[in-house]
Amino acid sequence: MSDIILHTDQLSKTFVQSTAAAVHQVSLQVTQGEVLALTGPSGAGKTTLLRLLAGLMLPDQGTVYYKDELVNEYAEELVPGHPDIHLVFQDFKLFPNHTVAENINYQLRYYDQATQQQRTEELLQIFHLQAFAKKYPRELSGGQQQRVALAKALSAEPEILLLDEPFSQIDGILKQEIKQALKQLVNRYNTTLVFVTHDTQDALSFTDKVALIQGGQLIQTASPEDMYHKPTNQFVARFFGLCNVFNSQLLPKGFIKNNDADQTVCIRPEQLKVTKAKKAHLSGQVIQQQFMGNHYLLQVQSNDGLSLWVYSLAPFKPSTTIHLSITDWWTLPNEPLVKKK
Ligand SMILES: Nc1ncnc2c1ncn2[C@@H]1O[C@H](COP(=O)(O)OP(=O)(O)OP(=O)(O)O)[C@@H](O)[C@H]1O
Repeated sequence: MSDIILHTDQLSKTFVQSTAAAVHQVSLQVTQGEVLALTGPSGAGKTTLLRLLAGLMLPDQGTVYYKDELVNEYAEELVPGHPDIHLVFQDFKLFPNHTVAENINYQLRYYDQATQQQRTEELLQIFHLQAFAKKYPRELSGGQQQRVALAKALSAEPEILLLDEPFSQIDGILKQEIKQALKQLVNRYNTTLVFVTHDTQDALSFTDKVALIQGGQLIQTASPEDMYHKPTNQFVARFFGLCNVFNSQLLPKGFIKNNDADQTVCIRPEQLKVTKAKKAHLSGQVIQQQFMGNHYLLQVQSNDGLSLWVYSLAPFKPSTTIHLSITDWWTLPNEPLVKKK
């Protein structure tokens, strides 16, 4: 039996006031227990797609299925949305007149007292909320409210959970902990999680699959590793990190097979290593450097006229000549070279 829990076929939605589709012919499959990130630039259609997945909005064309059930129909209910698909909005929708503990406890109200208490306390602890248990949402910061919304959403061990920008107000070390806790909880409950994020690190760091949307269209769906290392085009390559993109004919002669053929080559900054002159494939001058904490980001102008991003553990002053070896690279479909981000 197929373990696909949620799938869309040729899903499209154009808002009345617009000419362009917010979501255009999106066909997507999500398997049971999977963690999927929907990512893309601002206005790409991520939130609209999430709302269509939850049955909160009627598509113009196409279908959404939850198991064997057509979700589209739920958009026309008095209270729209499929009852088993839980969506946490960007504005959290907490109960303002109930405490943090009561908000988390709400979905557990049909369980026995001991289970309610045990699960609420566990979630308060996991999401670092013990100190706020008796406070009201208005007394909390945005990040604290966001953690309450996550705890509340997970309290009922949902089969499927949709989150819109769940980490947007949580930062630093706490964000890493929250992401880890969320991953552990969804694994424990076998919850299928689909979340929207514009943050590429969040999209790559704890997901099984990433879907990149641009202009309402699904550009690529892949594992985080493949998304980063095997992008289908320059837009995808650049969306997930800095990338040196140029024509293969500009690379040192004989460096790649068929050097003379017209190929678009992508080299990530970490695929260029600062080395000794005799081992180098390229040499050039440092134009500028930025301190990034655990490394420096260098901008280098190669002697062959290439402008390159390079990571280095050591700082280099502007105008210093450095030598670089290429440790890896890949080719992209031939398309006009687009500008760096
Ligand atoms: N209710 C609406 N009425 C009209 N147009 C809308 C509506 N909601 C969204 N849009 C438009 O649809 C497109 C997709 O919007 P959507 O909010 O889905 O994008 P997004 O990728 O979630 O963006 P962001 O990351 O900025 O939140 C945008 O052009 C937006 O202006």
